[in-house]
Amino acid sequence: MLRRFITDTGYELEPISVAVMREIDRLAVEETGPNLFQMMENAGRNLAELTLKILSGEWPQSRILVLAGTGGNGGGGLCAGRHLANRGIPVSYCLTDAHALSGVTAWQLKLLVAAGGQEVAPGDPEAGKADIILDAVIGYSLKGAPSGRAKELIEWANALPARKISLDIPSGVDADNGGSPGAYVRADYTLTLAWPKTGLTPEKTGNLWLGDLGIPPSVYGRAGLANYTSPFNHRYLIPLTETPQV
Ligand SMILES: NC(=O)C1=CN([C@@H]2O[C@H](COP(=O)(O)OP(=O)(O)OC[C@H]3O[C@@H](n4cnc5c(N)ncnc54)[C@H](O)[C@@H]3O)[C@@H](O)[C@H]2O)[C@@H](O)CC1
Ligand SMILES: [K+]
Repeated sequence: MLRRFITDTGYELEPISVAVMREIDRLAVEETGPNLFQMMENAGRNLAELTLKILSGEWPQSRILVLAGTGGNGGGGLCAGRHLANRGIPVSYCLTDAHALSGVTAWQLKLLVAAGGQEVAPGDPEAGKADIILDAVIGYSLKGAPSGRAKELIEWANALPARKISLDIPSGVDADNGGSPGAYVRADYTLTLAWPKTGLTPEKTGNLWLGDLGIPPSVYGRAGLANYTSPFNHRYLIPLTETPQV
């Protein structure tokens, strides 16, 4: 069945596969820009802004826990954590593997540490009192059922009362088909990046938002998304709902 999303201004978006999303990212990173540093910064900045929007007036008294993997998804989560820590919000973070961070993700970690982010172990009782958990463990590069530390962090998050905001896709959910081969984060919100993917189903994403990564319109067309026009208008974050199935 043809699934479509619609913005609050009535703009309809047909979701794309991970392969098309990867090609959009590749063309941007390798040819037109934004490069990976810039895209990850845009992703994380959007995630920080959505977090502040969700917390609204309580943000100065809120505590944040960032769960980050070693890839691009992790980098976006660590970036969001830094923007929140910059505002004096206590931010703790837990990594799946501190020794395997990709270069850009390691750079975002350096920034979070410079802004006062505190590393915690999985299950840390203080960190468990967070008001918001940023789920940046796994994005669209999920390979099979989450295992090891990633699985541990997903299960820890699900056992905590904090509201969960997943970056791009709830960790453990397949961004193509929406399936979950194993553990996955029970997201209250999902901020998906650039364009919605076919694996985003409302029952797993919670409230769905779309964040702008600053990718030039021509890139979408070259990757196979015909007739692209920006859905963002004057904003960088827009809410998406699924159109009722006709
Ligand atoms: N690559 C790019 O050009 C961009 C990537 N972005 C973000 O990065 C994500 C894609 O980044 P990557 O391709 O680096 O990969 P991801 O960050 O999606 O996932 C890689 C991480 O997940 C872990 N992982 C995957 N399957 C696992 C399993 N079954 N059990 C345990 N761990 C598992 C890997 O060990 C690694 O830590 C996107 O979803 C998006 O959030 C965006 O910032 C835009 C730009
Ligand atoms: K995620």
